[in-house]
Amino acid sequence: MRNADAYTIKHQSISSINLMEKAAKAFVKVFKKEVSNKESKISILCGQGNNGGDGLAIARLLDDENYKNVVVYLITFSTGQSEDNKKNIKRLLKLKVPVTIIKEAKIVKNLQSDVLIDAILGSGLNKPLQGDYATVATFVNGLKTKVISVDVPTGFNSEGGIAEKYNGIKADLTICFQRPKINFFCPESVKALDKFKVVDIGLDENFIESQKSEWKLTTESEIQQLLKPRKNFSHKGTYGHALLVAGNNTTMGAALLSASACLHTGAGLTTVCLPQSGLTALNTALPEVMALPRNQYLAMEAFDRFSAIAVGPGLGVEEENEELLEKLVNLRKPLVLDADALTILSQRGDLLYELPAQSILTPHMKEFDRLFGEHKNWWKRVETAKREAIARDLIFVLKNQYTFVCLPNGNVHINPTGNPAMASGGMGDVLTGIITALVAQSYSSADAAILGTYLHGKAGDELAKERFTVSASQVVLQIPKTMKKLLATD
Ligand SMILES: NC(=O)C1=CN([C@@H]2O[C@H](COP(=O)(O)OP(=O)(O)OC[C@H]3O[C@@H](n4cnc5c(N)ncnc54)[C@H](O)[C@@H]3O)[C@@H](O)[C@H]2O)[C@@H](O)CC1
Ligand SMILES: Nc1ncnc2c1ncn2[C@@H]1O[C@H](COP(=O)(O)OP(=O)(O)O)[C@@H](O)[C@H]1O
Repeated sequence: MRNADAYTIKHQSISSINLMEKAAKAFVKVFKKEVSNKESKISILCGQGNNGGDGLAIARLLDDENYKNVVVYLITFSTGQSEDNKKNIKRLLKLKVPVTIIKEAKIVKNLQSDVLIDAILGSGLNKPLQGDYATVATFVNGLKTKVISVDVPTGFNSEGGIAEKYNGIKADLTICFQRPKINFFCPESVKALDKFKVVDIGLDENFIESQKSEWKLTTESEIQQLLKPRKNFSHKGTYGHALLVAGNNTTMGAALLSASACLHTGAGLTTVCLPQSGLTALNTALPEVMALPRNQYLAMEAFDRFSAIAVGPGLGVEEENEELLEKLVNLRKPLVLDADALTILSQRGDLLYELPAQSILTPHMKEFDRLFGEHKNWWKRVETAKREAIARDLIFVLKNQYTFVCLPNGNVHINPTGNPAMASGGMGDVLTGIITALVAQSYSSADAAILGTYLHGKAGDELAKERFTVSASQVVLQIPKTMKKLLATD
């Protein structure tokens, strides 16, 4: 972002001070919606760098907007002040906005305000908070005030893992410039922010896009380009035959959910390889889906007719399932591996390292750590997934609110869709069914993982607009509508 900053200043003949002004304006535009009462008591804490400079410009713009009770506090614990910070101080001092210099942290402890704007330290943070900075953060967190941070909460690392003992400011909202910080997508970010909004400050988008980065935030337009419409004169044979090896006596629902998701995502044919005990349930619940009973001997050739094979949802970890998994691995065709298949793999390192290239693994955090050992934080977990994806030509769908899809080319696609209303059992089984249907329809493994994860979360988002909770079965039924809408707006 710093490079984008410099590039924009050079190539768009915009000065850094004007860029700061644009950033402040973009912040204020969102702020006005969040805090519409012009009588609100607003304290702005400004540091000595450009983040502080933004805060000073924001103070001036809020005064312009007739916010009547804006007070600025200048934190001056360090030596030095950025040039644009100095310029904005001069501009601000021409107005009647009160400015107080803070030399000691304790003044912050008793700040009385409705809203506090945190512009102390931004993306220039280069070490954990110490001394007075850390004390200010503790005091701010102790105030019963709504906190809105500029670009990033003070003390929050933009990239590279969030400290176990985070000691920075906890913001209710962070209004972030141009691009979200990667660490916002790690679950540990809840220590630092409740939510974030990204605002466009006019940095050169072409330049940003041209920069090499392994991090890709999936966008709706990319998904629309990936999604293939149904073809004229097509028939069930056109869209592949998916097999789901899933279900056990007490977990047959997992097989039904993933099969239903597969069917609704458009696989031409769907078969479930399940125990005899599940046949009645399958035939009753999903008459469109075929069965391959697991009680009979299954020769390798029994799997030849399938264009995509998933294994794991509700499978069970019994010896016969381990043998079946081994057989599937030996087919040497890419697999989709979830749930119990991952648990078996965590005890069978030999099989894990023999997985066919381009297989897709869909672990949640615990499943991932069972495979590769405990990780201290999500950053480290994603690092491992990236490394393993590259080394073994595998695709990892590391599931969470923001799912990280790690590809063999080293790229990590962050999925922006999905919401906490979806946090209930069976949701992962549905994701497996969706991804398998896409592989069956000849999407590459990478595209199936990216597209499937997006569709799954998007369907959940659409449902959550009018529901407190969203069940896995509801997501299944929503999927065809979500797909249709995405194509319609193309
Ligand atoms: N392209 C962009 O992203 C733009 C960024 N702007 C703002 O500029 C900010 C970055 O500004 P700066 O690079 O001046 O950095 P900051 O304002 O974040 O920090 C400035 C100073 O803090 C010191 N510092 C770092 N870590 C510290 C710590 N733990 N304790 C004490 N001091 C510490 C640094 O040595 C530096 O001198 C962004 O967060 C954003 O608010 C905007 O003004 C305009 C455009
Ligand atoms: N808070 C959340 N926000 C977005 N998606 C969520 C959230 N909680 C769960 N999910 C999604 O639900 C799925 C849960 O998968 P998993 O834990 O394997 O469920 P199960 O084993 O019950 O089927 C994942 O795709 C995950 O991304």
